[in-house]
Amino acid sequence: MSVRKRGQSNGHPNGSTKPLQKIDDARTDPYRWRLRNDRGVQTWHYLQTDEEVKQWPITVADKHYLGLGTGLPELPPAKTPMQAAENGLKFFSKLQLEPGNWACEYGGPMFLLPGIIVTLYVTGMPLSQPEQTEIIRYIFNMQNLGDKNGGDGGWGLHIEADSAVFGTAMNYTTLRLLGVSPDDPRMRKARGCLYDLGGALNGPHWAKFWLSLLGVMNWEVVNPVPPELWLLPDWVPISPWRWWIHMRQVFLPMGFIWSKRWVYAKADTDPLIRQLRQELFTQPHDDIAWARYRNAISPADDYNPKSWLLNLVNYLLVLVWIPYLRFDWLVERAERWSWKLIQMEDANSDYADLAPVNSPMNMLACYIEEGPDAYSVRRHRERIHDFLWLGKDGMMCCGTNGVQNWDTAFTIQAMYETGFATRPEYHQTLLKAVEFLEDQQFLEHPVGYEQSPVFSDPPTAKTSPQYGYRHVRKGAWGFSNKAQGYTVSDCTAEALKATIMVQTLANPNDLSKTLFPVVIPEQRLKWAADILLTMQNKSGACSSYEPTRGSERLELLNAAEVFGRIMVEYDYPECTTACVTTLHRFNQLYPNYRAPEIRRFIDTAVQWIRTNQRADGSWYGSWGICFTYAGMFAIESLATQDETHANSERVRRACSFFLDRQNADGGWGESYRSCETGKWCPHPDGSQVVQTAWVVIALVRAQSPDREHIARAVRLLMRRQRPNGEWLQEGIEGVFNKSCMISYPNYKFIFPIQALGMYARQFGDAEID
Ligand SMILES: CC(C)=CCC[C@@H](C)[C@H]1CC[C@@]2(C)C3=C(CC[C@]12C)[C@@]1(C)CC[C@H](O)C(C)(C)[C@@H]1CC3
Repeated sequence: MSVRKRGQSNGHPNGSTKPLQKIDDARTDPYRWRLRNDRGVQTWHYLQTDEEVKQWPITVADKHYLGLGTGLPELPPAKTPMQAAENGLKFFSKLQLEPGNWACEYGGPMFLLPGIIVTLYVTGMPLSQPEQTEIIRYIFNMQNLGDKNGGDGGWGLHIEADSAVFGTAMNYTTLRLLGVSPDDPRMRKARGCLYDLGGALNGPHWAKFWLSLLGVMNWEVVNPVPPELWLLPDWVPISPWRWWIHMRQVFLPMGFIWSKRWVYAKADTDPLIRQLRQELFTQPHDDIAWARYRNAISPADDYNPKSWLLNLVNYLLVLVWIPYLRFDWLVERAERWSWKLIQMEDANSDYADLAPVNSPMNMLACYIEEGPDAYSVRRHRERIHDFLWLGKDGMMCCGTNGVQNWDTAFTIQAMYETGFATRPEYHQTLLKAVEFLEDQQFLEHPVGYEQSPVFSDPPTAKTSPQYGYRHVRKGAWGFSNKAQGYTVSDCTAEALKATIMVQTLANPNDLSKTLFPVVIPEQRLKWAADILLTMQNKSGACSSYEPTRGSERLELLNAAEVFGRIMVEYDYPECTTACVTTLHRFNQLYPNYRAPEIRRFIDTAVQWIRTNQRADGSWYGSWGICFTYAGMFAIESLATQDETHANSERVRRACSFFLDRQNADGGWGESYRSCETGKWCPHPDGSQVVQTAWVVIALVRAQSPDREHIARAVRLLMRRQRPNGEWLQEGIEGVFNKSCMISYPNYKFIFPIQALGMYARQFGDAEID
């Protein structure tokens, strides 16, 4: 391997606009890294020999991700919005990958790599040296140093967050497990930050879980994660099958491991673990009365304090249940059933699993149950690579195993909305993109659904333990790829919408014919619509992976401390809009297919969108930051009912909400603090390209007459465009669970292109100075 010393990459961490101080750090040779994309399964490879480098040339996309400069040419300067949109598309289309999709560094959360590295450490299955080198580089690059977030040397929950114990203790531990010396000045600084926050004992539940199984903490410090809950009958209102899928799928392996109080076998003899026992705490390790710190948490981590009820439950579990009532036969049954459910999750996703939190936990559960040589463990170990991404700041863990379907569906829609879809020079790009979606659609339900008592065709939202309480999926799309295998309401909707858009485009030379061949046949489009029809809540709205299965009161049992609104599925304007607008379009194409149900779906969903609007005209967004994101969607829903600025007071209020917050430079900028606080918070760095584009799209869809305001925003988008057509990374764009931000780097291409094109089509493509 060629590891060379070099100045640190000179960019900013993805999502942050603050430059970092220069640090001399070991790194690998960026020109030797390649992204492999095997039908949407994306992995990075470090080429060892010059021969390999010759055989596998670096691509424009690789160079773009690695921050090496794409070398793409300067384009004729754009004078009109449509020319700017086209320049943007010219650049972005060069980043399309061989299977037809787009990819990106899907970063932000700072608690994902630690879970992976701890798991690989305790199972003795380390990553390769180049990967380790790049992970070290990434974590240091994300450290709050210099003028980044106070520069205290710690890490936050996500890359733009202030330091807290979760991020600091876990990333410090990760660096140590990867061989970084505790005497490195950045490590000293990190320890100082950790001690100021009270040390690792002040970490949230998940930190205590990981550090206990590593043998640095003691299991007594971990609040109970009883797998017995899985034995509750399904009708019980708190049964885990009713929880939001991410929570129950993390709770599952966590409960299995907690139940066994499993600890890394060599913890007591491994010098590194013994050192960590000294480094992570403010008091001597041997003196710590672990049980006293179960509820200790630093204010910096305590975004969502535990409820009185949960505290009471924990108290009873620890003092009564565990010592007196946790009979062996019950434990045995709970662990057996959990293990079965873990196996179902692994089988349904070919060991990719739902996300990189439960994936390493499931790997560890397999290791505990089946030993290091089992196929399950080896397959998990391979799958870990699907989450790792090499960017200009080093190697990180993505929030999912990619953004394949999601970004591809939006790119297709942007090409359609701007009119580029009918231009011959983009025919190939578009066709490949739809072919990718075709390849990624799920064509089978979860294993076991068809043999279960709840089977029906068309399917319903009913579920059953027989197949792990999953939602149906035949005809659906997931967020990332087919391997991962989970239906998401809006991912299905946006992919279906994109497909219908392309397949219904008329041939400009012969309007009786379509421009594109049928890539996804009618039957499969109908399956997708069937899935959407299973996704509606009683309220009329849609959630993310499944309709809501439990009461919001379950939030009283939210034990994670660092996240809000995680226990059940909620109603989201974004997901609702995706389903409404897609079913609307589907109904135009197939007016006889399940028409009364679709009509009812749309009516109740749009009615929910109306009632979900706040008095100030805004909608709260849960997956993008924040009011600018949700407003764009909600207005799109209303537009399907021809509700516009001219005829709807509601739409006028939504437009005023935006216009009142336009910056002097013509753009909009909203901070992630909006998501945390539920109140509009301006972005500290001013206007943001992505949010400006979202608002332009919203105002155009609303048919706002305030042309001059919109033109000013369009000018800003044009000014920020580089001569090669690209836009540069600005602040972070996405969010989940109210408190954790996540990057969507392709949004800076997709939405400005769409906004510029939509503006030009609505108001004319006059020159803009
Ligand atoms: C707390 C835990 C388990 C953390 C792991 C991270 C996941 C929970 C996050 C990472 C990416 C994430 C934000 C995502 C979503 C849910 C939660 C995810 C999977 C969904 C699918 C929900 C619906 C949204 O409209 C949208 C499609 C944008 C996102 C995509 C990413």
